[in-house]
Amino acid sequence: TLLTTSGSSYGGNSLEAFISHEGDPETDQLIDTSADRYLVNYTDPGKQVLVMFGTEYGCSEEVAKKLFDSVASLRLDGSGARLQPRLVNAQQHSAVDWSQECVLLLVISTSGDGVPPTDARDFYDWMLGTQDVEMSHLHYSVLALGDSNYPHFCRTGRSLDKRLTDLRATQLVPRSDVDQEDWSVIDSWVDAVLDVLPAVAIETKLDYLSLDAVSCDQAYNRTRPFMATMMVKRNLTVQETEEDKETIHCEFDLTGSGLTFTAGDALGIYPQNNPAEVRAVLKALQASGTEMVVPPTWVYQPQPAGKICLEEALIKYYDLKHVNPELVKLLTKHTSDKRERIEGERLLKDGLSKSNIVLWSYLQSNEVVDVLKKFHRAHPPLHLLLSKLKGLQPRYYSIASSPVLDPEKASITAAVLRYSLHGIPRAGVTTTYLQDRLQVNHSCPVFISQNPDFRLPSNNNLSIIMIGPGTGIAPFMAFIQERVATSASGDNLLYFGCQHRNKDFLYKNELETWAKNGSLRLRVAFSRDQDKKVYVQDLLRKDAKEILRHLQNGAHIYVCGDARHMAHDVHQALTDICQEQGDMDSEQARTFLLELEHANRYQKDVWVT
Ligand SMILES: Cc1cc2nc3c(=O)[nH]c(=O)nc-3n(C[C@H](O)[C@H](O)[C@H](O)COP(=O)(O)O)c2cc1C
Repeated sequence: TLLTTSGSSYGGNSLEAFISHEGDPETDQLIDTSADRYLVNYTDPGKQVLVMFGTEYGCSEEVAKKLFDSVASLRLDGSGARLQPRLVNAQQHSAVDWSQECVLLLVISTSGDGVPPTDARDFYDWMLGTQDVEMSHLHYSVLALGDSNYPHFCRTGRSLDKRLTDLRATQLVPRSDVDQEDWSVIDSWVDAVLDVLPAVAIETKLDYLSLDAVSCDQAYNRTRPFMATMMVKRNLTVQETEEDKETIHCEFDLTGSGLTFTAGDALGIYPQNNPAEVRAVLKALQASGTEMVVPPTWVYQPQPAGKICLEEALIKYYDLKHVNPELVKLLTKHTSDKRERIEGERLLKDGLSKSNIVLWSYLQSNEVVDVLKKFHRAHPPLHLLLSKLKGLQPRYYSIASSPVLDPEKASITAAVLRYSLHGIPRAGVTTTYLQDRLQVNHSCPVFISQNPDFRLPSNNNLSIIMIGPGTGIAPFMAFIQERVATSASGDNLLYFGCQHRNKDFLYKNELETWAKNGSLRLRVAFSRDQDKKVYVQDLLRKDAKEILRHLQNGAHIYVCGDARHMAHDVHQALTDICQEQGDMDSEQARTFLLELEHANRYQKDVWVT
């Protein structure tokens, strides 16, 4: 396996570094590890391979970069010649001349409610709409990233795969569908691609792709975040016991960034790990933290100019919560202790894939520090150990303020996560970073993540129905502010839910003020203030007549928050309302709601927690 796990290769500013492929000294080689090695213009004719990615949260890009490295280091039989991979974001698809391409390796995720990543939408629409593009000369394979908890699992990759076949392109290896970044599936697909690539008859030609056309613009974005100052931080909840919710409101200053956003968009935030947790990891590693290491490939800009100390690398770039199964494999291999080895072998007996329940239930209930402690007699070389850690990802928060009121301020609503594992208190990374460590007037890296499927109606006369319990309220704060500021004449109906009126009624004052002055019709379900639990869907059922009347009169309906339970229960309530109040049978109710969705009048911003 050339490409192993999240973080399997490592980069930095040195032009050349020695990358060791563990356990396979034959493949050791000198390759360029600088982060900008992905932007290449080959000056000599060669056999080109197009590696294209479409990503919302960065995972597909990470996979595509590793795939690029693996293709770059593949030796063609006998001659020792190399292939010439090029990495292109689907956003830049119009720079590609498809008649010139021989091989397409497409890595693409599914986002939102089964739609392509925002930047890949144009490519997707073009691909599915294109009538007259000749693809019969193209060899391709698709790696579809997704999460089977969502109803439209890997839909984008699946449709593109089918479309390419319909356009008579030849499948190199069958598409693989990746469930929640299962690296064993990713690795198998990459291995299969690498196996067949040398046998494909790729024409040798001069690279025509210009770097200007394929590199993304210079604006601030996920790979080049803006350092935004946190101007305000306040608690939205009252905590009397440890069980009580802790939710905060933060405001970031975007002045000078040139970043623009629309109500419905999200703010991406790069967090930092808790230094105390990093110290625990260093202790388990028997490291001081001053060891100098090469920063990983996924560092955001500006990149460190050379090596950085281990402590900084762990604070900024590595995920210490989610354990990569490759870490267990590495530690098992390097332990000097027989009991640790036997325990590792027990965990690994059925392989690394998600079907190994013993291993995955262990990984789900342990963090990096726990695994290091369990295998405390294992001392693999540090760079190998780091290569088996996952990258610390940015987190996304729906923006809770309207740019119409203030285009340079982005507010967010965050529920602070604290829990206990193996008797030790633990904490979520980003929310405790914001609450406990990032001080007001200090800054952190941010960017805007567009959400074009979650938008106010352009016609201000239309009513809107918003359903957002808990932190699902966030985008609706932006919506309501904007509707008030633009004197929208349509009704604004909000269904909010929380546990207790006096504890976690988020934005209580603002919402009640709007309700009092007639800007908002507010319905709140306090689930635990009485014996019988009440949720937003119960309030919807109570207002059945009014809900249906609004929907029949052109209202837009929005759901934000938990996808697994809440969005499902709300959908069921809406179906029942259509049947009971609208005199529809179940099929008619289903079609009615589906048509609302297709008309962009039933929009969801939901996530699986
Ligand atoms: C808000 C949200 C919506 C998602 N919707 C879907 C979906 O409809 N279908 C699916 O298969 N996966 C869905 N996913 C899972 C992503 O596709 C998966 O996390 C993937 O690894 C992300 O890859 P990326 O970082 O390249 O975008 C969703 C994830 C999020 C956070």
